[in-house]
Amino acid sequence: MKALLIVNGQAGKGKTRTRWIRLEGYLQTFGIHYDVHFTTRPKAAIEVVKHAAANQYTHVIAVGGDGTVNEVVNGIAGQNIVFGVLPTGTGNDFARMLQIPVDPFLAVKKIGTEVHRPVDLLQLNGGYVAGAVGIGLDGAVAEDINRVSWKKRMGTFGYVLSMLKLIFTFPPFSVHLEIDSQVFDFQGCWLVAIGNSQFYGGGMKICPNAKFDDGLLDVCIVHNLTHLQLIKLFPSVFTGKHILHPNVLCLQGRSVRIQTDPAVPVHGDGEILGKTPGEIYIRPQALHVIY
Ligand SMILES: Nc1ncnc2c1ncn2[C@@H]1O[C@H](COP(=O)(O)OP(=O)(O)OP(=O)(O)O)[C@@H](O)[C@H]1O
Repeated sequence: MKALLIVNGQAGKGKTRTRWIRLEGYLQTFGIHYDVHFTTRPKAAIEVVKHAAANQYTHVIAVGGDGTVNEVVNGIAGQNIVFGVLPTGTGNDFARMLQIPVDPFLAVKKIGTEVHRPVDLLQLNGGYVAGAVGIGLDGAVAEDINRVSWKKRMGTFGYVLSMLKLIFTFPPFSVHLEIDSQVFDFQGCWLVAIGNSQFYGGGMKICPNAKFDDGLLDVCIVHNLTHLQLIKLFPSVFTGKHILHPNVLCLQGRSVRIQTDPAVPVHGDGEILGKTPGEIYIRPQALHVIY
């Protein structure tokens, strides 16, 4: 094993750099050969890991949250590299998906085992998403928490506050969806979430039936609810029971084409990825992850 560790000091409300000192102490006890790279700016990690295999690395480990995971996964795509994560972010939904402890000091023990397994990825407009894509209200929340730094100040609670605020200002939209060969049209849509993972937003079970290795993407559509109904429904997303509501539709497929009117924000793994329209595909077993 020769590992390249990508450390995002900004992840987890800026606490990763100080935690890294202790984490490195644990890593050294495994006798692993590794190099460390500290990210210098958003998106820089993609370039750093692009030639990891050519530089004789067998493993790339992301030390950060879901944004760091997203960057590294996009950089190593197509290379013969095993991926690992030490979750030091705020939401850490990728680690939750794989049942890796969200405490990095527990997760670090997995790295030494080198046991890995294939995991599906989502492909959105050419780039990869490891966990989930959120369209509409969710995309607006991702924009909002990054803009006002709520996540930095309040962690996962920032998602909740932002969602509650935006429920009153975000206008519902109309959506045209093609899931494999089936066509769906909705008016008054609040959000469409597409999950490889059950989780997004720091533990919300938006697609509770999603499995990361079943070769399928899960689609959750929330539509035709009043503001009050949406606020009442919101707490049940933490248990996945929201899917029992008659205005929440859950579907599965291998590809999704989505058009909306008007264009609405899209996030992947919590990172802002522009606006609709979009095409999302499942890429079965596209990544090998230390488990
Ligand atoms: N050196 C850097 N300076 C500033 N931002 C950076 C740097 N390196 C990476 N980033 C950006 O930091 C952002 C936050 O990182 P990340 O998403 O990993 O942590 P988080 O937001 O705390 O966790 P989560 O996404 O799991 O809630 C990402 O958008 C990433 O692109």
